[in-house]
Amino acid sequence: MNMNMNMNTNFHGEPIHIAVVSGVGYSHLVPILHFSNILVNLHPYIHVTCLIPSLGSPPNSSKSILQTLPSNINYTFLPPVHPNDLPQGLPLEMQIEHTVTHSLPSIHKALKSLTLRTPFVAMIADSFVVEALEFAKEFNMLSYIYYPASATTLSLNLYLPKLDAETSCEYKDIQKPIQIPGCIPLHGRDLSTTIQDRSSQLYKFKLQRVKKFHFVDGIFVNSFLEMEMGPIKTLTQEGSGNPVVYPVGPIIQQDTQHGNNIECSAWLDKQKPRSVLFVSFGSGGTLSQEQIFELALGLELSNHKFLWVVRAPSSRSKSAAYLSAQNDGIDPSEFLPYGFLERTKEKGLVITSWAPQIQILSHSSVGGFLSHCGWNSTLESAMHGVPLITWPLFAEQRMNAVLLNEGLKVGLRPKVNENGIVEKIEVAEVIKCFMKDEKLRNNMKKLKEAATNALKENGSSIKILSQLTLKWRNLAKETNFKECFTEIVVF
Ligand SMILES: O=c1ccn([C@@H]2O[C@H](COP(=O)(O)OP(=O)(O)O[C@H]3O[C@H](CO)[C@@H](O)[C@H](O)[C@H]3O)[C@@H](O)[C@H]2O)c(=O)[nH]1
Repeated sequence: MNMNMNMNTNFHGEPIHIAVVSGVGYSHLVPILHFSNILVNLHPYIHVTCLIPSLGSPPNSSKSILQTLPSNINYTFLPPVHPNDLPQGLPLEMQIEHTVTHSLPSIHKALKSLTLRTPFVAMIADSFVVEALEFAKEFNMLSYIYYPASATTLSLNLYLPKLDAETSCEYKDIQKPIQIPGCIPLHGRDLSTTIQDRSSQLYKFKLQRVKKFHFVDGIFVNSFLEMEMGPIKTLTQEGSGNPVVYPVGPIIQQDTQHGNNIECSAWLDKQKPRSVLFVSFGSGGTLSQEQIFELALGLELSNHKFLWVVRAPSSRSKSAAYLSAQNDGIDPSEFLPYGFLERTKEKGLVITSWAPQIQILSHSSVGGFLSHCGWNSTLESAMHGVPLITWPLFAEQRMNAVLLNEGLKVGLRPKVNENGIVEKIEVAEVIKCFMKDEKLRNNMKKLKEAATNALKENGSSIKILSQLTLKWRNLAKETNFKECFTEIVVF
């Protein structure tokens, strides 16, 4: 393990040392690093040390983010878990669960070594690594979860033990909509895909984990009041019986230089304002071969401009962790309809490399985002005022789609046929309606304003964090004093 620590000791106040444990994969590393960035910017004496577990070697997309960190955020890669070291044939979610379990001893070792040198005030772990927070007590730290998804899914997680106890069938078979406290009523089939098979090992893992949510000192959720009024009000109500919940979002990645920047901006620069539909399914989303054909033909039929980040069909991609590497250098004509690229060359740009998503969403030519509704993409779209065509694939993405379509009314969802396919005619019709829908655009404009305000100096999210860092500062003073005292006694 490379523990190349670079603690800045030129401070004139009490240092506040925070240990952070990221989740596995790009979408669980980048948000917690941005959260760490907000913390160190708030208080000059905060030092973050981030421990990073990974499944296989970390992808280049994450490495480039790490290179841009300020000096008061250190990071350490834990020994990576290789897919060959795990039981074969596991779905990706289970590979991630096993990676967490395999990484716990290295997390413990790293914390032990760090706390021998410096007193740490708090430990913040991604919601997929909550098990690591059990070490917080041993090392005398406060324990917090960083929850990178919506307050609605956090509410579901906190409610899950009760729902589990009260339900005897699969959730998708519950007849009436499920009322999670404070949330829009949801059909069982719209709950996260990871909890759909209640007899699976994955479900058992999840249930055990969410029970642990109730024993931490607090949960940071990457959301803000105007985005999720109902669940946030309910979660933050005193006497709710939940741990303290801090809405600190929207925390999104900054514009990075990583990705296919030059080609995308040159192409977007030539398009009319709000004329382009951006199409992307996140860091790991893939479609079946049949669905890629229908989407391609639908885009063509719609006659609208599009920028499509195409990934190889799902049957060909092994796991999201390898997705960006796998996609490098693939030839999209192998799985796009015959002649599609030639026929649409005046209408669309197809890329297979990692896209500069923030740069794209902030470009004035972009008028909409056809997205799988990963929470980061959802927040990035809100932050840039871009309405969405919601095309959820897996995990909690259907819940996000319901929030966007029915709750916030900033999204439109295409219909799926009885075989689970969105047909080309439907794709084209939805795009045509969507691109001229001013209501969606206006609702998104309001959400953008609220998102921007939450992050201003006096905004709700920053205020919450400022208050908390003051509490940590006082604790750090006490802890550092105790440490000095111990050292005097010992020597
Ligand atoms: O070519 C690409 C593809 C993705 N991204 C970025 O990658 C992130 C993707 O995150 P997200 O939209 O949340 O999608 P996933 O990668 O699929 O995220 C996983 O993690 C999220 C947070 O927990 C969940 O909401 C999702 O359901 C889950 O699939 C975003 O910041 C994008 O800007 C790029 O910059 N370029």
